[in-house]
Amino acid sequence: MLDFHHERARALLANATQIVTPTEVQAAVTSVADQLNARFAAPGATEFPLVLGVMGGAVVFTGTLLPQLAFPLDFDYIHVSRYGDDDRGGELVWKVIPRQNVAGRTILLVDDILDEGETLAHVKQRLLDMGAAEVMVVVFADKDLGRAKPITADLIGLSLPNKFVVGFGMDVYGYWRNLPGLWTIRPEDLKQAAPELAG
Ligand SMILES: O=P(O)(O)OC[C@H]1O[C@H](OP(=O)(O)OP(=O)(O)O)[C@H](O)[C@@H]1O
Ligand code: HPA
Repeated sequence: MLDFHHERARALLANATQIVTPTEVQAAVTSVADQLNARFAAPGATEFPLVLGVMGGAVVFTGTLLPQLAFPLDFDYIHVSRYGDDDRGGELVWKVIPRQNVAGRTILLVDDILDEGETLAHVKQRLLDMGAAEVMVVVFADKDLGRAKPITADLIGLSLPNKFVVGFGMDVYGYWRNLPGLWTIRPEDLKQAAPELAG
C-alpha cells in the first residue's frame, strides 16, 4: 500500500510542470509580510491580532509567514476541508472549529489558496457570527477563475491560472504539500478529468 502511494505521487509529479519557483514563492510570502507589517508594526500601532491558520493547506504558508511578522500576535488554527483527497470541492467538513477566543478580535485568516472561495467565505462568516471584530483574509495564492467568487481576499501573495496546483501546502490526493515551488498537475492525471482545467 505504501509502495502504491510512493509510486503514484512520483508519477503525478513526473508529468507536472513547475509554474512558480521556490525563490518566487519566498518573495510572495515576504510581500505579504511587508504589507501586514505596514499596518500592524507601524509606529504607534497597538493591535494584537489573532493569526488563524486554516489547516491543513495553510501549514507551510503560515509557518513561513509567522517569523517575518514584526508585531505582537496570537496564533491558533482551525481545520476544515472541502476537497478531502479529491481534486474537486464538495461539502465543507469542519474538523477543528474556532475557539471562543475569536470574539472581539482582529483575525488574520491565513490559507494557502482561494480557489472557488467557498471555504473562506464560510469560515469568515462563522468567525463574524462568533463575534470577531474584523476578519482579514490573507491567502498565499488566488486562483483566477475568470468569474466572481463569494469572497475576495484582503491580501494575496500570488495570482494563479485556473489549473490544479500543488506545492507550498497545496496537495493532490494528499501528496506533495512539501514542494517548495508550485507545480500544475496534467488535467488527464486528475481523477475527474476536468475540461475547464485543461486550458
Ligand atoms: O476556495 P475553495 O474552492 O473552497 O478551496 C480552497 C480550500 O481548499 C483547500 O483545502 P482542502 O479542502 O483541500 O483541505 P486541505 O487544507 O487539507 O488541503 C485549501 O487549503 C483551501 O482551504
Ligand atoms: O488547485 C488546488 N490545488 C490543491 N488544493 C486545492 N484546493 C483548492 N484548489 C486547489
